[in-house]
Amino acid sequence: MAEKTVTFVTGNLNKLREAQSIVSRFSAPVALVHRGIDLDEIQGSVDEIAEAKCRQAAAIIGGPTLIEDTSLGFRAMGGLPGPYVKWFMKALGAPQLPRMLADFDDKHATAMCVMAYTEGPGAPIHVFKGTCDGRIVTASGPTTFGWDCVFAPEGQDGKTFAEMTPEAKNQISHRSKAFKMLAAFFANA
Ligand SMILES: O=c1[nH]c(=O)c2ncn([C@@H]3O[C@H](COP(=O)(O)OP(=O)(O)OP(=O)(O)O)[C@@H](O)[C@H]3O)c2[nH]1
Ligand SMILES: [Mg+2]
Repeated sequence: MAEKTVTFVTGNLNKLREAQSIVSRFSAPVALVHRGIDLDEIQGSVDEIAEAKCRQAAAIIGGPTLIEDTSLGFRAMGGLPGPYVKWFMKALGAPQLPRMLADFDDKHATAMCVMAYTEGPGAPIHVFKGTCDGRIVTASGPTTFGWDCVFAPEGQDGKTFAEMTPEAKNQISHRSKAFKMLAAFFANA
């Protein structure tokens, strides 16, 4: 199978690092090229947000284009902040996020990676969603990447993503699940 070159458009170098590590273990030969472009993030459903980012990115790239939008939804808050978590992070900082749930017993949260891929401008946009369930906990571990220090995925003895090795996070993460769907799509194309 010929190697496929896909441009991954993201302004987030932590996402890029994880994506490159996940893709390097793909059986389908895919090469990721990075472009750091600040894409518009509209207000809408997670699908609408990802599709709009992909459309805008593909118009600039002019070939196979991949983007992703990551959300973190709190069950006690009906799924909010969801795709808008970035703005809460900017305003509060990750270690303060647990205070949003201080009055709720339910600390359940779902991390979701919504990936959108197109062969180019005007071509169909394919959306793949990977989720990981967990709990919002007091910050623990490095604060290098987003809300990793306050998200403890299920089945990891209460460890936060930030306390896990990159390999262990990639085994179970929302991002790796979305990439697995993308790999299956390429394998069947
Ligand atoms: O702890 C984390 N573990 C993750 O696995 C993860 N993935 C994303 N994020 C953060 O959640 C917001 C998503 O917003 P987002 O999808 O719009 O990303 P972004 O604006 O940083 O980049 P991009 O839109 O250029 O790709 C941003 O604050 C990201 O830092 C994560 N935090
Ligand atoms: Mg963004």
